[in-house]
Amino acid sequence: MRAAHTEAQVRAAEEALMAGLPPGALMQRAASGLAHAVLALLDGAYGRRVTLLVGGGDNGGDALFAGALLARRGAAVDAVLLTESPHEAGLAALRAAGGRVRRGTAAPRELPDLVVDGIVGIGGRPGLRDDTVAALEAHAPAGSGVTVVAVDVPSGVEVDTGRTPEDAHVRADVTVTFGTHKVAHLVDPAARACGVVQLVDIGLAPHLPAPAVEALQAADVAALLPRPTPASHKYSRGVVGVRAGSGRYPGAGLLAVAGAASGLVGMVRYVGDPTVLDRVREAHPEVVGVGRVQAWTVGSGGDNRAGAALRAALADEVPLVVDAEALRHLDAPVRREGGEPVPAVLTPHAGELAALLDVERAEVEADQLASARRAAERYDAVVLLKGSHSVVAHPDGRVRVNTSSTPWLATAGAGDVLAGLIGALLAGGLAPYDAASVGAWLHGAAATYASQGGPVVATQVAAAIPEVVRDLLT
Ligand SMILES: NC(=O)C1=CN([C@@H]2O[C@H](COP(=O)(O)OP(=O)(O)OC[C@H]3O[C@@H](n4cnc5c(N)ncnc54)[C@H](OP(=O)(O)O)[C@@H]3O)[C@@H](O)[C@H]2O)[C@@H](O)CC1
Ligand SMILES: [K+]
Repeated sequence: MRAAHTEAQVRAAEEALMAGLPPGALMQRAASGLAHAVLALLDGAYGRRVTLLVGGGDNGGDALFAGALLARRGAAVDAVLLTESPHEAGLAALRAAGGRVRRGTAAPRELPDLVVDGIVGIGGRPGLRDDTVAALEAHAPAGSGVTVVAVDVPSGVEVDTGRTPEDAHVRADVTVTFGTHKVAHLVDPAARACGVVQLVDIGLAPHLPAPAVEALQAADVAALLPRPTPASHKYSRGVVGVRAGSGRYPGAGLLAVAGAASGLVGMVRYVGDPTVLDRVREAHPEVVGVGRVQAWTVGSGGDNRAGAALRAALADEVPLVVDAEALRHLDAPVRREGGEPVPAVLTPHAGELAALLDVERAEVEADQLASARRAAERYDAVVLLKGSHSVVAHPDGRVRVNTSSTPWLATAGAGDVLAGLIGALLAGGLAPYDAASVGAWLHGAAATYASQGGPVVATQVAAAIPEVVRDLLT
């Protein structure tokens, strides 16, 4: 499991760890990890040019000590001070190692190979001052190809929320972080500014509490996956029902079935428009009609029948996935007739979540973590906000973020496949929170597998799911 913590959690753990260490030891660990990451990126130090952008806190200290190490290895290191009070010991170390120090935002005669963003870390306020923006633009102009390495977090992003409320922030190629991931490394839009995130172990783990946000890794997904035993039969493995698609959107029904019929449960039933049923049977001869199910997927491409489909699924005493048009017919909290709670997964994209919360889409996109959490609480259901890093929020406040995806997955019908897949995982016995996060992981991994770095369509994503599951289990 990849764990991400808040600033306060990191500071408390750091204090506990520091109590048994000499002063400055943690910064040395951080700086050494940072310097080695830079060495790997530059494939050595000798003759390479590195510029440090240095703010007034310990983030700048990390950059200065790493710069000293790089200078001792033969790199030409320049520190640009963006503060009146830089980390003194770090500055002395850099100077002693032969690094140069200057102030101001003037452009250098020659661009460096790599810029280290040591402007602010977890102690930073969102946004960047104008002089800082000017210094960034002078040393790593957009499109220049200068590699930008952020120390701990890209300066200017909001560390605990993943928001980027002020547009001014660093856009890094690589972020080197310490002790644990921070929320901003997982949650968009900040996560998009991090580039590749590398974690340096500084010994913090024993002191960290339960994470604020986590991300399943392949081993976690493999451990959670429902799998048959020699005693299994098709009914004991679970039966998922799909009420999706319509005369207007038959493809959505087919794709939801394709996601459900990826072999993770014993049987798939389709209930809906007779013309869609014919096409479902042609494409998936193993799919059957009306009968008992252990979970429903409802709504994808459901058009004006989605409300009726949702009511029918809610009347059955099984968990359900509510997707697309069916989301419009939900009341908060999600309940059966008679007021009984229902285990449910809602799978909105940003626009649909905005409608569920009665806010603007832009507000959801800017604050994905809080929006998903708010909806999960209000609807008393697991909410999966679809995006490049989908957010899965539990009504009790827990959050998982999915990191297995590829940008190529932003394609028509992919959401229908996901809804069917999560329904299958619910029918296979997973709790809604696990079904949603395992489903998102498999879906992203299947897209990545099918894409191989190129275009992919939703049918290929569904077709790749068994292959991804096989890889996980063998
Ligand atoms: N905790 C750990 O386990 C470890 C922590 N370590 C490292 O310490 C970092 C945290 O250091 P930190 O606490 O000194 O805060 P930091 O992020 O440098 O920022 C504060 C400074 O920035 C300034 N400032 C604020 N906002 C600003 C803005 N928008 N634009 C410009 N300036 C702004 C603010 O000054 P102010 O403006 O408030 O006067 C103050 O000077 C952490 O991220 C990691 O890198 C590792 O060494 C070892 C393990
Ligand atoms: K930084």
